[in-house]
Amino acid sequence: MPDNVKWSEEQAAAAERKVQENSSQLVCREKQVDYEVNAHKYWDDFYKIHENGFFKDRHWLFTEFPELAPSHNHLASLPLEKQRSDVCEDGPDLTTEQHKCTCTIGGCETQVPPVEERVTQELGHLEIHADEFPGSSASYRILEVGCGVGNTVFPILQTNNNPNLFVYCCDFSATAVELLKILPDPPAFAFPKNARISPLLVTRSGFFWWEKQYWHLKRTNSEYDPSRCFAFVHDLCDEDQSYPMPEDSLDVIVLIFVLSAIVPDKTPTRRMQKVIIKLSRLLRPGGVMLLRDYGRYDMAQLRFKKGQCLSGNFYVRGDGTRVYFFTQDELHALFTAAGLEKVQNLVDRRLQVNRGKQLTMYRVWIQCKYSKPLVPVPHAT
Ligand SMILES: C[S@@+](CC[C@H](N)C(=O)[O-])C[C@H]1O[C@@H](n2cnc3c(N)ncnc32)[C@H](O)[C@@H]1O
Repeated sequence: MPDNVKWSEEQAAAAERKVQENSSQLVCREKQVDYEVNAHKYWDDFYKIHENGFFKDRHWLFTEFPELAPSHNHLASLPLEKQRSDVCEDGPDLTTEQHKCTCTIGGCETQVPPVEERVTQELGHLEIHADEFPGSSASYRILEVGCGVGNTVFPILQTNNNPNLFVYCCDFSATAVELLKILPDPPAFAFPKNARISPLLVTRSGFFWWEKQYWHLKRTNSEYDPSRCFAFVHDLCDEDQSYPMPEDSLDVIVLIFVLSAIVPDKTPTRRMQKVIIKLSRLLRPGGVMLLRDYGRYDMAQLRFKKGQCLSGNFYVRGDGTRVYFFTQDELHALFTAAGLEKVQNLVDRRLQVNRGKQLTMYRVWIQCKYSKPLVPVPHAT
């Protein structure tokens, strides 16, 4: 798969025509409000269906963002070709078709409080003091926002063996955060042999449902080590919610395919801008924000059908989750308005060939690194 392919003028014009066509009919106002108000519920449903099986672990992170692996020497032993091919395969392909499934989870009764309640209960006990907060004794702190089920966090914890590292991660999907903390794949047919099972439950789906509950209750993810990691439910757009660490305390903030899920900044709410400003306050001077996200005319954008467009370059997938497609300039404006300085802002364009359908399409991702200046510059509030 060739990297960073250049587009001819005709290709760019053809992509523009497709976007004009699929944007010619917008989703009605009522549905737009529903997608906004219930955004976390649509992502909850997504994770109930896919659990940890959708996004691949992003091991390419360390070649693109060495800040995540201060001791990343082992990568030097990998052939360069292998390092690059990992990058090709790992971008999420959130196509409409893949997101069109419906939720089939049954509403069975259980003694365990709902996921959201449990995670909130845990957070409720937290009081944040300037020198006593989760990870306060660490000397290198990374926060991933919109972490999903941990496909970025776990590679960081596995790869970065710095004993002074602490990783925070959050998502507004309580289901995702809960999945991140448990082992999501129970071994097949692992229900204990001596368990008493009511004949009423021995229907095929009943058996599997109970087996799953058993493992969810009994097991925690051994990779989720609370001495190195803290996961919490947090809506980036909720201006009243605070983060469990003080300002100027983080070395790195990671945003992987998450900003694109937020209402674009052209709207009066200026959601994205507020998110970046709030996050930038958490960075210590010299700290960096790392982003990889969808770029304008990515194949996922061109595949949308008429009637799925919410506003310019912002779409809703078949499962109710939303996605925006950025330009480099838009991201630059967001970061610099938050007082950050550009270290990197690049487009990664890759050709994808579907030989069966004789189709060539392009993945377009944008990758950014912006740092907080050592001497603060005034910025928007
Ligand atoms: C495309 S997924 C990427 C997940 C993860 N970063 C990864 O690379 O596997 C987008 C994630 O952003 C989360 N998300 C979307 N809007 C959010 C918000 N306002 N606050 C917190 N998380 C959000 C979703 O729940 C979802 O887990």
